[in-house]
Amino acid sequence: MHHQQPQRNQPQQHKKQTYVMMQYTPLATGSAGQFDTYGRVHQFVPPPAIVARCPKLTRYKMLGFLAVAMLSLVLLAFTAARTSRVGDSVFRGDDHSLPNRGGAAVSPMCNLVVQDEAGAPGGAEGEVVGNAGLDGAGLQGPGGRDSIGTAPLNRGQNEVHVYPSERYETDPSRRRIKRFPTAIVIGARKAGTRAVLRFVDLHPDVVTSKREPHFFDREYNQGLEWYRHEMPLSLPSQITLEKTPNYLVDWDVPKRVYSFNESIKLILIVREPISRAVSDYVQLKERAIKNGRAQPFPDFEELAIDPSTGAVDKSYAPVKRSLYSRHLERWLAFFNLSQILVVDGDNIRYRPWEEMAKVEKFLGLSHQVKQDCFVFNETKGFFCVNIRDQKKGNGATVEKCLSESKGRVHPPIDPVVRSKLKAFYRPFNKRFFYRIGRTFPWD
Ligand SMILES: Nc1ncnc2c1ncn2[C@@H]1O[C@H](COP(=O)(O)OS(=O)(=O)O)[C@@H](OP(=O)(O)O)[C@H]1O
Repeated sequence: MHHQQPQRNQPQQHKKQTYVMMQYTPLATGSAGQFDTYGRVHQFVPPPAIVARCPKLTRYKMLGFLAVAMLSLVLLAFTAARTSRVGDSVFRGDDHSLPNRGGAAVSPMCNLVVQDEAGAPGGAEGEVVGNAGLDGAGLQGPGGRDSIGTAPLNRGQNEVHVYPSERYETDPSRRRIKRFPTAIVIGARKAGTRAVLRFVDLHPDVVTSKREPHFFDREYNQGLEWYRHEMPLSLPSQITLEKTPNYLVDWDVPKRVYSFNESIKLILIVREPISRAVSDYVQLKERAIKNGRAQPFPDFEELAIDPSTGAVDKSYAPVKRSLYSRHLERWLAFFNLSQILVVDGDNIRYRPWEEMAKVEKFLGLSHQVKQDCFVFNETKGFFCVNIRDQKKGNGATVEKCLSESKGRVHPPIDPVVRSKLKAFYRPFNKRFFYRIGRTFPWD
């Protein structure tokens, strides 16, 4: 949208001027008008003195001129309104079509800034927004990685200070330390877990681990000190979050997390079960082909349906991982539902700001990650974040999208197989809705 510069009344230079000078008067909201550089609406009103001095401009000519001007302004306002409503439509299922073809809405109003690697405003380069975990040489301190072992964490032990050398190298101000997470995104895989972590990471009071630490499922024997090392540095005012989607489905994890911190907050992101399963399949296929393991790779239908019975094969991992009720029940054996926030992964795609408001509230954070921090990227077909880049200054913003591996194209699914899957998931979905006390439009 181009804002037009308002012209101010100028003193008359030449007596024989025949053109009309423009005077702009601020209008009440809703009236047709023209935008100035500050986004205020102004109305065109020809100054009576000038009309009087221009005999050629009859009243009819003036009215005609006014009508054309008003029409152009109405058209301009209409275009502006369309652009700013990006993402207002609700999209469901596997639809990879673009919600907006009228151009991406870039709002200059988002107050969030690119954070540096340790969670402080400053500016990180590259694709990743926010806080990268610190890995690599120079971080291993005396005492080794297993200094805490696998013992459960005691109350108040959540802040383990880094070794002096490490602290010196990574944070000269010595205010930032590596803290255990106070909230974990436990899944589900392919439900939008990276998007949620990336978006919440925009919040100035949040730091997130860049990698999935897989501590409670794969690396448990490494000990808690190893886990803490996986976390980014944070200020006392900041909370730490990590995500490992496999936690949701691993049998040992709920108990281990409970013994780590029984009052931890858990975030569960769910997506319509069939599209989640297909997304899972597409990822496995891509990996297998990349590793030269399977060419050609079987179709989704061949794997999701048992050829001997013609029924859904619930032992197929992508199918099984969408059985949310089953997985959640194992977590509910240890944690209260009030400790678990269920996020709508489909809405994360189409109206991410709505889900982010819920995440912020659940984590006890102020509301910062608002609609104006998102911009729809037409090439990618997803929302990306558009935030201030302090490095560049002058109110410059930078657009950051999730990586290429997010938003893969799904194959079309045989309608017969789809309806079998729908029927298969229905009772599990029902049970899941009952457990969480809300429903999703998955039928
Ligand atoms: N803003 C934005 N950008 C890109 N992708 C987005 C976004 N919001 C949600 N999604 C959806 O996230 C899906 C990937 O989910 P995960 O991040 O949980 O995958 S993973 O388990 O970590 O591999 C990914 O699934 P696929 O589309 O099937 O690839 C996306 O649909």
